[in-house]
Parts: sequence; C-alpha cells; structure tokens
Amino acid sequence: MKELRKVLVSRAQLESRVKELGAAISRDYEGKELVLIGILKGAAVFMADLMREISFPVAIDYMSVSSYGSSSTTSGVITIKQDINTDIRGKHVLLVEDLIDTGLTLQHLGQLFALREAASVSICTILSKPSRRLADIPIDYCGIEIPDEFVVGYGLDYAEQYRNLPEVWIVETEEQQ
Ligand SMILES: O=P(O)(O)OC[C@H]1O[C@H](OP(=O)(O)OP(=O)(O)O)[C@H](O)[C@@H]1O
Ligand code: HPA
Ligand SMILES: [Mg+2]
Repeated sequence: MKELRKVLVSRAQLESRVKELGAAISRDYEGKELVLIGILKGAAVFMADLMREISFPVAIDYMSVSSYGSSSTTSGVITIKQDINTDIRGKHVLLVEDLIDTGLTLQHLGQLFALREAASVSICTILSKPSRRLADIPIDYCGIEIPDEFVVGYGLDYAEQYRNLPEVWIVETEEQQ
C-alpha cells in the first residue's frame, strides 16, 4: 500500500479558501441562473462544501469523467462515464473540480459545454498544479496552487482510496518507490 507522507493543506486552510471562493462566486453570479456541475468522483467533497457558501439558490448536477483510472498518470484520453441530466442551455455553468493537473479534462469539458450553448462556462477548482499544465485553460476561481506531488484526501484518491481524508496529504505512490 501507499504511505501518507505529510499534510499539504490543512482542514482550516481548505475551509477558509472554500469560504472565499463561495463569497466571490456569490458576488459574481448574483441575479443570474447558475448551475454548479461537479466532476465526479473527486469533486464530491468540495462541491458539498462550496454550494453551502453560495448565498443564493443554485441548481447542481454531476458528471463522471475519467482520464486516470487507477494509475497516477494521465492517459490523455477523456471518457464521459455519466453525463448531467440538466438542460443548461442559456444558463451559467460553473464546472467544479477538485484538482486541475494537465488541464486536459477541463479543456475537453469547456468545449463540450460551449457546444451545448450555456450562457457562460467558468471553472472553479480547489487545487491546481500549474507546473503540470499541458492545456492552457483559464481558471476563473482557483483555490490553492500546489507543487507537483501526488496528493490524496478531500475527495482525491489514489487507486480509489483516501478520498475521505479531511485534509490534503502527499502520498508516496508505487511509481516513486
Ligand atoms: O487536469 P487533468 O490532468 O485532466 O486531471 C484532473 C482530473 O483528474 C482527476 O480525476 P480522475 O480521472 O482521477 O477521476 P476521479 O475524480 O474519479 O478520481 C481529478 O479529480 C481531475 O478530475
Ligand atoms: O495528485 C493527484 N491526486 C489524485 N488524483 C490526481 N489526478 C491527477 N493528479 C492527481
Ligand atoms: Mg482519481
């Protein structure tokens, strides 16, 4: 199994950043019809926290996309495993992610939602690894930038484990051993 090396982002840091992001989103979308779309499975924890920091009623939906499988490196191929069932035409869409790494997942999803004629498509992530970027996508709401370390917790997994850790931890992966 893997070893948890150290806490990279504490519960308190996550909580305060989520509050700030919620406040910014509330300001920017006041009076607009907003749909939050969480990208499963990783974004489940952040979505639950973020939506409760938004000060007006929002619709939510989830989508399941996969690029990593059980490995810790991207395959570069994005597969939609489960789509939303909300009609987002003419509505403001905010894609909610746990982590932006290469950016390929969100590049693909941004294009998809533009084709679906959303009024606007923006991106919110709690974590970002800028040094790993392959696709230069604009991140409208970025929580915390982290170094190029494999992390787990707060929704993020290694081989489907550790999503339930309340903090973000650096994990030693098999590839590093
Ligand atoms: O910026 P990218 O390089 O595209 O990578 C980011 C995506 O990869 C991870 O998801 P994963 O495919 O592991 O699915 P999961 O959320 O179900 O674990 C992560 O949760 C993001 O969704
Ligand atoms: O650091 C990570 N942790 C979990 N899943 C990931 N997918 C890309 N990078 C990561
Ligand atoms: Mg994963």
